[in-house]
Amino acid sequence: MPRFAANLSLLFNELPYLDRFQAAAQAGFSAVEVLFPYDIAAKETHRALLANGLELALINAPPPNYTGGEPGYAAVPDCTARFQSDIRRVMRYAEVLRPGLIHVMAGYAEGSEALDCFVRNLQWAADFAPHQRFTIEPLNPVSQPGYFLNDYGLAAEVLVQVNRPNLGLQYDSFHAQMIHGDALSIWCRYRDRIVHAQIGAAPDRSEPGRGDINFPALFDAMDHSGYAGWVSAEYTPSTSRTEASLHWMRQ
Ligand SMILES: O=C(O)[C@@H](O)C(=O)CO
Ligand SMILES: [Mg+2]
Repeated sequence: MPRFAANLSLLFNELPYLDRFQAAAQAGFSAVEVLFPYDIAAKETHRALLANGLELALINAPPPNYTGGEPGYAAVPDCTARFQSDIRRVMRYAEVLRPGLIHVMAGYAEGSEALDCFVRNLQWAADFAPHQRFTIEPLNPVSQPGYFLNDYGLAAEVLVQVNRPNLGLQYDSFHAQMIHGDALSIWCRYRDRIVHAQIGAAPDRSEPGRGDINFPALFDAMDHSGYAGWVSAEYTPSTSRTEASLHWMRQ
């Protein structure tokens, strides 16, 4: 069975932010991820992790698009100064929080100029923090219209061009299913590049067990491929309390 983590930006959302850590630990998770931990001082999140014996699997680099900002600037030409200041900021948080991975978001852009910009910026980030591991994640165009990184083939091409050992692919079953229509085959096809996984049903992004994805087959494929990274539950529970949506983890 894969090692499951809880995404505290979507799970346990019925609780105040700092209370979600204890709820995740009590539900049996030993790792969590937080997309945008920038609303409070890093030491407060750190304290909540320590108090509950939780590992921090991943954070996103700012800015906080869940509160209405842009979803990153890495592929946006002419925004390199902003991109670099965001990476410096996330590294200040990372010094305290020690996340296993940092997800760098591409932003709204298109075309070859954006691709060149994305590659250059990712190389800069990977070289700026060579001991930190980074990821990129394709997001589907229904949820994120205009987002540059909207295809797994494109992500694989970017990774080849960036060519840095501390940059890998973040797989998300929800986005993979929405983009390519078959989350399982995308896992198998891009497995060698995947360093982090997230799971959610499609098309409604609720818990595994609903919708079009065969999760038992996906978990088997993860196990058989020797994947040892975290598989983070990143979905909007269909139940009012997150705990009631966790049956997929216990089966
Ligand atoms: O899938 C998602 O939406 C997230 O993993 C993310 O990082 C976008 O903010
Ligand atoms: Mg995701």
